[in-house]
Amino acid sequence: MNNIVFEHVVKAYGKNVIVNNLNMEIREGERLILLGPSGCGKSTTLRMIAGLEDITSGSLHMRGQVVNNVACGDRGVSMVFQNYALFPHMTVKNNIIYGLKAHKMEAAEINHRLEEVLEMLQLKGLEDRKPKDLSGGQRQRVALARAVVKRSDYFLLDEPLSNLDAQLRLRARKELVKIHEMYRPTMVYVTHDQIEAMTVGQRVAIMYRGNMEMLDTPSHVYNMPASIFCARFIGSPSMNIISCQYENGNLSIGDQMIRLEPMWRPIADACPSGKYCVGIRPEHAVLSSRPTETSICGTVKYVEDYGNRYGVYIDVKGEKSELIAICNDSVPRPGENIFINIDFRKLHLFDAQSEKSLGYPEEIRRLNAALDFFMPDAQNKNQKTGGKYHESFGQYQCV
Ligand SMILES: Nc1ncnc2c1ncn2[C@@H]1O[C@H](COP(=O)(O)OP(=O)(O)OP(=O)(O)O)[C@@H](O)[C@H]1O
Repeated sequence: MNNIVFEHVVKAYGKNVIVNNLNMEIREGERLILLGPSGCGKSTTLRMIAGLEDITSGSLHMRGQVVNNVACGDRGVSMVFQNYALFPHMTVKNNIIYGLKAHKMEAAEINHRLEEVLEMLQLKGLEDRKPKDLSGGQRQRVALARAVVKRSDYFLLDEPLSNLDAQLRLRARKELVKIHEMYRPTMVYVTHDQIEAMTVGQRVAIMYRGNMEMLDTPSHVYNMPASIFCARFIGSPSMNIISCQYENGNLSIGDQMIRLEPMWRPIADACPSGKYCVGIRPEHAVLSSRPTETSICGTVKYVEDYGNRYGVYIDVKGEKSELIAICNDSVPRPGENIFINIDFRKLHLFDAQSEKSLGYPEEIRRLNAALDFFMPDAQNKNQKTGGKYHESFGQYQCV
């Protein structure tokens, strides 16, 4: 089974701990994304899988075997680097088949695979060029071709699209998904770009300061973030986090009080009364000129025009931090008093100290499980999309 299991894996340089007690399983044939801010330890984690970094403690398993001391060349991995790492003196063709020749593969098989990959990645006609005579997008495709042609069990990619412009990135991520669907290697992909993570990944592992914060599907990461860090890292503009007080079914925000909906009571009542944080995504903060039983009021500070929608910044009454709401029409004016209606199906509650989620009501979990059925996964090949390209942006699905 071509899975990867991290068991209490630590990576440190001297006293500097880069990856801290990592435990996770990457399933056979899935596309798993390592996502997180710069310096959080993503590349180090990928390089440990590739065998390019020693493991300080813990064990790494591949195909059910501990591979801590197995050399890179014996792990059956192909890797694509951010800078492509092509041999500058070799032609495109020789760059691609270099690894196959090194493994003394028969010439007929080499040619067959070369033709297939040139066709697949639209590199026909460029075989005899050197890397310096290629565009950035073409170089990136050669780097992919060189990895794909090996048909390894494991396909590791470290920010492979970061040198491409926005248009090329969009095309390239579709190509990547198609390539993966063809051979179904176990794919681990490092990026700090949340859109790339959500659209390419079947599951996303969010890392922060060497720790694994969350590992789940894009829709779960977006709809049920495990911590304030995950909540704010995914989504743009970032989720509003407002401090609140909880007692006896009542949530106080600033000097306003709302009644927590019954579905949330088992979650909130399991925690002691006291300080918590409420999370509301800007796109879920519905503005109205009339109050409801579950709205809080504030004053519009200023409005940002995004072209297709507006960001409305609001001072919440009695609360220091401001809140941002997304509006498509009926944009309020600065100075206007406004009500923010809280939709309890879109609410998030976090512990103020640990900043971890308090969890989600059963009803919300069920709603999100239904979304997951829509997602293709390693076991359930594109079942709802008939094999056509399918992207998840976390909050919505694009087919
Ligand atoms: N050889 C090394 N010696 C000491 N520290 C290192 C070494 N290699 C990496 N680090 C440190 O480990 C931390 C994690 O690096 P890593 O490359 O894994 O981060 P990353 O999440 O991939 O970031 P980025 O997105 O910027 O590439 C960084 O603080 C980096 O400076």
